[in-house]
Amino acid sequence: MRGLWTTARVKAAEDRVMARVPAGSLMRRAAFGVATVALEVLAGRRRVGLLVGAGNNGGDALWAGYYLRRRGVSVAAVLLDPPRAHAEGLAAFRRAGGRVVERLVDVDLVIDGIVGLSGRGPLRPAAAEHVAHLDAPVLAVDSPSGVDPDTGAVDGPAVRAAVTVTFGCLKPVHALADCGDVRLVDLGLGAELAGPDLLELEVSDVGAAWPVPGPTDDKYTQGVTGIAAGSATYPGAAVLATGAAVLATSGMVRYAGAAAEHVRSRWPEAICTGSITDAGRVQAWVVGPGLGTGLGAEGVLRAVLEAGVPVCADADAITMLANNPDLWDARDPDTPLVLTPHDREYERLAGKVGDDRVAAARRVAEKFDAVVLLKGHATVVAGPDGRVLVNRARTSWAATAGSGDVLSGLIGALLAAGVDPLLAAGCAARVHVLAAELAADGAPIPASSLLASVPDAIRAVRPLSSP
Ligand SMILES: NC(=O)C1=CN([C@@H]2O[C@H](COP(=O)(O)OP(=O)(O)OC[C@H]3O[C@@H](n4cnc5c(N)ncnc54)[C@H](O)[C@@H]3O)[C@@H](O)[C@H]2O)[C@@H](O)CC1
Ligand SMILES: Nc1ncnc2c1ncn2[C@@H]1O[C@H](COP(=O)(O)OP(=O)(O)O)[C@@H](O)[C@H]1O
Ligand SMILES: [K+]
Repeated sequence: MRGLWTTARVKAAEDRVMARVPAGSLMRRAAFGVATVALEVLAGRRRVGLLVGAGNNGGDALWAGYYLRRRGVSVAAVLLDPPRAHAEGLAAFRRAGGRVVERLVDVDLVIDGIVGLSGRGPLRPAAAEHVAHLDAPVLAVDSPSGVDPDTGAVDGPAVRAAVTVTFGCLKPVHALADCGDVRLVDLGLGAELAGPDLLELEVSDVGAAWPVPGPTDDKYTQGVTGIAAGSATYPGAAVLATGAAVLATSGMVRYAGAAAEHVRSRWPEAICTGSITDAGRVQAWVVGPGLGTGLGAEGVLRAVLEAGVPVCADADAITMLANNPDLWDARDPDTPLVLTPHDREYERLAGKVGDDRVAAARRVAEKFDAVVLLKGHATVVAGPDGRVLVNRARTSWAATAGSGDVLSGLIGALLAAGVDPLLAAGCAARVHVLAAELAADGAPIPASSLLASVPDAIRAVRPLSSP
């Protein structure tokens, strides 16, 4: 797992390290790292432009310009706020033969030192004007300017980076927003940084957590997944959610609901019944996709919440819980619940998501004592214990009708197998993103194609040496 630390924590750690190392040494180390990556990106080309803001981020850029000059690179700098430009950095840059210019022209690479960890809000107009005219790739210092370093939110003009060089540790922006290729320069903060604020699962974490059958397993021992989804109007949601559970793990899937005939004809291996009361025992329920919100659906949701097994509540189940708070009373407080809202469903539960998606997911996780998976290009999974996993998609092909039904089926299968609910939601999100990528391969896909790629996505995360 990769840890991510919020800017307040990073600044505090940097201050403690700075108190015991020579003045300016951290900045020089950071800037040397920027120059090293810049040389790699330049691959022999020799013209660099700097966009230099008023703070230490601009100082890093100027010092990087100094190191690049020493390697014979031609470097020009635009100072966005000349009186506040980093004094030592600017002096070193000029000494090494760096030029201060009004505008960047004919450069092979731009170094964005406009604003870093203290940046808030979009680029100011003068910076935005320079950025709008760039035609060279951009290397962002610490984070792309105009993108909020703590939330990844973009609310106006911002830098689009091909590569970001960051220092000390990763910050939330590096997992929540597009920073291009992210490179980390060690500043020796390690001992000063306690546990991270957010975590990002790596492929190996997902592979290690994904349940596979062992020699002593049979179809019951691996956890039976129950799917309470679909309706006469929306049978497809039942077919997709059941299919995802069938493909995610071995063992057994039970379907209960009005789409039993549709599900049976598509997934003959699922045990299908028309009603939840006839469903038999399961180790986790998925409830909600395509279920409707009428009295019958409420009865199903109540039965699932009372069943005493982990539940993944999605789509109409979230809407019912938002509209009828009495339904919460059916829940066994000791049984894990995973809620998987998109932004509009979130709004029904707890008001607008806002710019800080991590804080939003945390609020609802705490309020309902549940794991909350907030969907989107960057999926945020928050646990009631304060742990947060983030998972950013590299493409947006999953933004297609029915893809959420697939996700809930994956989560349900992992819950039934006994995976920790936060990890279950995080691993499912990761495999879902990968399945979308593999299925799309550059062209739009229906959710059924995403579903068909689930086995390939699981193969891709599993350890190579495993059977
Ligand atoms: N603290 C340290 O030990 C180190 C800091 N380093 C660098 O220092 C940076 C942080 O520097 P600072 O705290 O001086 O602040 P920044 O350089 O991030 O920002 C400078 C100022 O820009 C203004 N600003 C805020 N949002 C803006 C926006 N959207 N558009 C334009 N201007 C805006 C604010 O007045 C802010 O104080 C890090 O990102 C990193 O690049 C590195 O040198 C490594 C060591
Ligand atoms: N822009 C995007 N990039 C990547 N994934 C996305 C994007 N928008 C939505 N998704 C993902 O697609 C799925 C959509 O789920 P949902 O909105 O519930 O759809 P449905 O109800 O039609 O099944 C979620 O997993 C979500 O994270
Ligand atoms: K920057």
